[in-house]
Amino acid sequence: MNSDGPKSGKKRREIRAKLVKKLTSDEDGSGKLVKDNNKSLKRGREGKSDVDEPLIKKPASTTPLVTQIAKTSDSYLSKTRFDQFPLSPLTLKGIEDAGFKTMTVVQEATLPLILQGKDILAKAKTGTGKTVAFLLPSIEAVIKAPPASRDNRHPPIIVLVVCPTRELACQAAAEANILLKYHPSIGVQVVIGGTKLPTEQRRLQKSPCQILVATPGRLKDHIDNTSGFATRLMGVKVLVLDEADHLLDMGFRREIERIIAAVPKQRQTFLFSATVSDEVRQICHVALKRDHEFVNCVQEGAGETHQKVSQMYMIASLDRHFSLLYGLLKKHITDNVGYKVIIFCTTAMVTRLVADLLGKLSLNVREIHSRKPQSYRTRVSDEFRKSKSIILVTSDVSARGVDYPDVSLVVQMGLPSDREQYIHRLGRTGRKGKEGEGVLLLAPWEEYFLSSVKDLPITKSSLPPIDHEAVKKVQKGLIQVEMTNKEAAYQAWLGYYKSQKKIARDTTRLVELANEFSRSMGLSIPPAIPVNILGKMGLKNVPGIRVAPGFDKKPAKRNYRSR
Ligand SMILES: Nc1ncnc2c1ncn2[C@@H]1O[C@H](COP(=O)(O)OP(=O)(O)OP(=O)(O)O)[C@@H](O)[C@H]1O
Repeated sequence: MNSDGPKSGKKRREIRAKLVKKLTSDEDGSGKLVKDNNKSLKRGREGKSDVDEPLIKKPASTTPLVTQIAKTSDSYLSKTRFDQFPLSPLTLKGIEDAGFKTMTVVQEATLPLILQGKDILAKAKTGTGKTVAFLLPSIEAVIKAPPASRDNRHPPIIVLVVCPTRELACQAAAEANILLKYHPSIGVQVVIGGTKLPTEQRRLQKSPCQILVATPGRLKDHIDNTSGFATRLMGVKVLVLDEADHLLDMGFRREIERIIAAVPKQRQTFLFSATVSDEVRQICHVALKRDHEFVNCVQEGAGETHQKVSQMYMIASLDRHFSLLYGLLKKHITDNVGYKVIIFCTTAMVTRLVADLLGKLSLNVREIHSRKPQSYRTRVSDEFRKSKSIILVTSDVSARGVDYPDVSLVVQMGLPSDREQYIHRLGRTGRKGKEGEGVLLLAPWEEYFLSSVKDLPITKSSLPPIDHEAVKKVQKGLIQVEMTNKEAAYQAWLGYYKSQKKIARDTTRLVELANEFSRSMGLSIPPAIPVNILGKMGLKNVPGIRVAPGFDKKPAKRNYRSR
């Protein structure tokens, strides 16, 4: 066992990055990370599931929801030490090695309640240590669970953590492995899809684990198709729904219902989120005990974002967006030696276009979106985490939970899907009490979005005078961008804004705006769109649209709204 003393934040991040990489890149995902627990496994108790209960109920007005407002100082760290709580000495050793000195505010607020056996709904700002907050008591629950016998064919899973994305699941599992450094008999595994189901099934069989971190879709697949898996879930004592609101707005409600039905009623449940929507409150009524506590570490309004992150918005016609972005980046790079920028775009294909353009402008740029294979996403994510002087162009797959240190600027191009998404994207900077900057770049007809964030400290920035040199460079760069990227971006752009009710109401206007976007890419004649896609979008015969005849098969692969 290695005991090389307390780790610096950098060292810890490096270890975690390695673990994340390993968790996603291993063919069978097992590697050496998943500890072989066969020696200490025993049959879990057969709990009763709440399968026959109606799962989603309207919030019952009689159900108490105890609200606890935790300290809301701007510092994310509290003065409380971990050893002030009854945590096992080996866990405390792991925490020390991880380099954590005092608890974060959300950890301090939730741990005592969880150790008392309470269910909790916790709301805390982005980047304030929610993962450790639910992992620590989860580890303690495993330690307290009776050891499983060696000959148990279906060793129980004690802790089930559900995360909305593969990246977050791997990140949580990697963080768990850091905290488990001195608990060699406790195993962690991830089931996240991206690999074939049988590969994961073999891994689950070969290296049993007490802590399972999963994305909802793949977890449901295992419940339905993996022999003995449902029995193993009957051992669950702790269920964690991480980024609960995102789980729901990604459309995982049915999967969540199924998961809740598959674990015993007698359990502790934690819901963690940076934002708490009405839907989350509804899930609380199903997932949490009636006497659960709501731990709110966030003041409404301005308190939802970090004071140290300056927020600005710019309103400019679409034809100026690319050159404004370029100017913004050039200035930021000059002013910040070790700059690290994230640019959020509306869809995967617009992301690819912007990344392509910035590459042509000789900026050090990487891209992440749903159209890239998982192994590529993991590699780029790892590189961005470790690097300085780098720009990541991404879709919303990187909006939530992903922990990149030292991001100096977040740019959001075009309409964020809603207020919550704006807050989560902005939350990629200003993590762990650091400073940061956020810029939202909108067209005049997108200005209505600002009413949903008017309580946040976001101020209008005047537009810089037109930099003709920059404009010329951008135009040249756009000429070099591949035509297929422009075509796909145009189609994706239309798909995205078609889903925005306010804009899509008038389809003729929508197409006019799309054609404006086309011109901003240097295409005076907009790309033609396959007739079947137009049919799906409800845009057939809209003036201004160009139809690609006899193109029915090929574009079926193109999901015009994918992130
Ligand atoms: N007590 C602590 N002291 C110092 N650093 C900590 C502590 N607890 C967690 N961290 C570190 O803080 C960083 C942010 O934590 P984490 O990613 O869990 O934030 P989060 O609140 O889940 O953010 P998001 O809402 O964006 O998902 C991580 O690098 C984590 O290792």
